[in-house]
Amino acid sequence: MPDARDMVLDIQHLSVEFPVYGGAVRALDGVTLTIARGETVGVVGESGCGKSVTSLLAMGLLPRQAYRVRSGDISLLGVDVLTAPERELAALRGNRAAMIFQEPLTALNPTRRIGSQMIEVIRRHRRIGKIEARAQAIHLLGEMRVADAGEVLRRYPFELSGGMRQRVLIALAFSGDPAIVIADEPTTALDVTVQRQVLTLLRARARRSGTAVLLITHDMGIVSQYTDRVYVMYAGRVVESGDTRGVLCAPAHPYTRALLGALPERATAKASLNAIPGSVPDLRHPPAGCAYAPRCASAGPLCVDRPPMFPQSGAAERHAACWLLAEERVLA
Ligand SMILES: Nc1ncnc2c1ncn2[C@@H]1O[C@H](COP(=O)(O)OP(=O)(O)OP(=O)(O)O)[C@@H](O)[C@H]1O
Repeated sequence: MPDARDMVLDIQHLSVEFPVYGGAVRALDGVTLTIARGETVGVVGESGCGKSVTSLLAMGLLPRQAYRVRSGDISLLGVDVLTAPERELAALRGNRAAMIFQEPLTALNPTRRIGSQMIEVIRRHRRIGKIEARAQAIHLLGEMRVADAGEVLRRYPFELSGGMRQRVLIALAFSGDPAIVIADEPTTALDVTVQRQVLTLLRARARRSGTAVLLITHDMGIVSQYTDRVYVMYAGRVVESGDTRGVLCAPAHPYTRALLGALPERATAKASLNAIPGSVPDLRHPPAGCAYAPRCASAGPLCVDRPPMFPQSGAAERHAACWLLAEERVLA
């Protein structure tokens, strides 16, 4: 476990719900997630498991009137995100904490050239003139291996390819010298080759500056290639966490195993992708016991109770919320 002093993001026991007509959606249920300086940490799970809500809450980007916190804390670079004034959060965002979204077209202003948008953001971080800021923009694009940076600055967002737009956004995310970048499905809209290029550039850039990255994805292939540690989420809960290699080579939770079985290279011609039988629970009526039990081939009588995160024997940093682990410990 990383040293507490090195922690850039520290989420503890976070339970959050959205009030909806006739009840509430329990989007997060006891989520604990930490990232230390310089780490790249993945959050993986199917659609609706709470990945985006976690990342948006971590950045203080959800309007406070939209949700209720039932329990827990979020500390981002030492700032208590759930109670800090919006002014303080806004100062943190874009400087020491930056976010990269899935669709760069919505993050960029379509009516303004890339250059003027980059210069504006750079000048928000540093008191420099336009000419110096333009040179800085070219430098940042160079770090993203954009060869003809001067030309890119003259273009409008729609004139660039999706991969190039995402490189621009990553360059911008790093312009404030952040300690942490949260990337929410940053390459989902791109084809596989471009995905790899962009993620490789992101990782290299983060490593050079010792920036921590929280990489949100539904893709285990991306987790395996680009993260040091991983949190597997299911129905608003963390069900497994640990070093990526350990989790992927010897997954402890049946849900993690099912997600890995859905990887393209492991799927047989007959088995379709994402073929985990059953569907995710309705979070307006969250299950009392293990949320995965209704879809789990290994479910037994114990699973009517909610499993805590059990440490895995022989792997201090690995945990999984499955009663099978408790049984293994008793039998061992
Ligand atoms: N404003 C909201 N009001 C009500 N429910 C919400 C709201 N925002 C999110 N939710 C619910 O919270 C749960 C978690 O959503 P979230 O967007 O974090 O999932 P996700 O894992 O990021 O999925 P995806 O991969 O599809 O983006 C879902 O059940 C979603 O319907």
